Amino acid sequence: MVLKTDVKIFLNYINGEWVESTNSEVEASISPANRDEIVGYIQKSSIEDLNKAVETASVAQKSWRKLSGAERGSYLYKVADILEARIDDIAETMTREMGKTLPEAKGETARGVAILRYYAGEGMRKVGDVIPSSDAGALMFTSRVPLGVVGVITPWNFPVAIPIWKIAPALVYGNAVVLKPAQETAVTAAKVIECFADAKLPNGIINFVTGRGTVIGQGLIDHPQVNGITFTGSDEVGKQVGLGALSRGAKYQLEMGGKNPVIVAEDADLDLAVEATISGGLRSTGQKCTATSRVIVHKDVYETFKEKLVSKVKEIKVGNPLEDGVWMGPSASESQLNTVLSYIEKGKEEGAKLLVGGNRIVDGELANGFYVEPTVFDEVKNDMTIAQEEIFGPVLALIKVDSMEEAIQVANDVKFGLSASLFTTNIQKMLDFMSDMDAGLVRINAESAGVELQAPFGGMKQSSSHSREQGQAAIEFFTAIKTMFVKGS
Ligand SMILES: NC(=O)C1=CN([C@@H]2O[C@H](COP(=O)(O)OP(=O)(O)OC[C@H]3O[C@@H](n4cnc5c(N)ncnc54)[C@H](OP(=O)(O)O)[C@@H]3O)[C@@H](O)[C@H]2O)C=CC1
Ligand SMILES: O=C(O)CCC(=O)C(=O)O
Repeated sequence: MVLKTDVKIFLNYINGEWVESTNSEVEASISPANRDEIVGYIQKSSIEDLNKAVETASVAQKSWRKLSGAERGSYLYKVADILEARIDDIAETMTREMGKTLPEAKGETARGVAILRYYAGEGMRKVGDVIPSSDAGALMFTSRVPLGVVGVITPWNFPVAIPIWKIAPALVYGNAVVLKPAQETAVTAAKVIECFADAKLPNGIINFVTGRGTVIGQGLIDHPQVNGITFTGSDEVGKQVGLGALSRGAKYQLEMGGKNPVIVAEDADLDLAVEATISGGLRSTGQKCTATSRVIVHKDVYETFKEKLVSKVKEIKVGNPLEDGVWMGPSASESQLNTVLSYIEKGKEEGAKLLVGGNRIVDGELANGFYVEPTVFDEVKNDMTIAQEEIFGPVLALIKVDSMEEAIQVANDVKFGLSASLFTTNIQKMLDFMSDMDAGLVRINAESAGVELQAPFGGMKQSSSHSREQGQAAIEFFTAIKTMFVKGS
């Protein structure tokens, strides 16, 4: 490959040093807004690079775990300060590399700073309980201990927040980390790791290896010295991660897809519901696992809601995500664009009625990027493919129902259970929904996306491995419990 000389080459970070991959192969990370723009070159590493990272992490973790939680936390405070000082650069890189708008990218980077500070503080909190022993002369208590080396495999849709919400708790509880980010956003991830490197964490505690999922990701799954793997991404790969980890007794945590419903009851504030459906479904070009994709509307308000929704969707400005006033950027990659377009075709074939959008945008400069129109389908039945499978694009499916009972039954009739919203002014409906909706996040009069870093996050059914990330819940995955019994002789 002939490299453009004005484009930076990003390296792996192993044992406290920035290093080339042993095979010296790189690949280009391109901008989805303009396929001719190369955001940076990243290493296309081999398994030898990964093995080195894991070995180094394993050695370094032995001393890291001996530091106090407060000492480990103090490093995270330093990383947070450095990331905060670099918000503008990192957010711009994210926008260029994956296509979310600049305000969204800044918001995500600021969230990364807040997550680091939250987990820095965790270093000072309790890691065990005293449990009364049946022997009056003994002291029995629990303590949380680190797993050892944690492999972190992350997707491209939140290239700052997701790596940080996995790495920060892993580190503060005493683990060492090897991060394998999605290749599509590996430049942004490298800039995040630069913040850790510049905070001067001890060598080997955080390592970064870019390369193919099938090589580096699979290598993490298989490596006998990787004690835990935390993964966010597709359903298919998540299941491979879980099966591989289970087969050699490693701990694993999976966050996968969603097919998140919004229910609009007959007594809902329709303007609020329209605004939240658009924000939850179409921001970040619909590429959130918490994005709204099914809109289940009571028949009495269906036509009014539909009219309001369509008229607002038509106003959405799609364009270069770096430009002021642009509300929605491109899909993150050509393959993601093709996936979205193929689901739109499937929707039409199966008899759903296209109300707005449905096409790739090829006007002027946008022809060089991976842009798709915000799309709304009417007359969707719950057994259609677009009502069952995760699309990960700006596509909303409207489903009409006769009652609240039917709405909840339809909402639950998918294999996923990540997030769900209800719009209503009726307290009984709220209570029924909170009780009967099978989802890890249940939200009322608020959009389906929108995760708070201090609260547990994860899904039911096939959306996750039933574990939770973020907030205090993170300690469950990143540590093991030891029960201690002490008796004087
Ligand atoms: N829940 C969520 O937040 C996300 C869901 N998705 C869903 O997944 C679909 C496909 O997106 P895609 O990017 O392909 O998601 P993947 O699941 O393929 O990628 C997620 C991460 O897993 C890595 N990976 C890929 N193959 C393997 C493997 N065999 N072993 C270990 N790690 C692997 C990827 O690396 P690499 O990039 O190098 O291939 C990436 O780092 C989307 O359309 C969407 O439906 C996608 C992203 C996030
Ligand atoms: O909605 C959010 O903020 C988080 C979504 C998420 O975790 C994801 O899309 O992977």
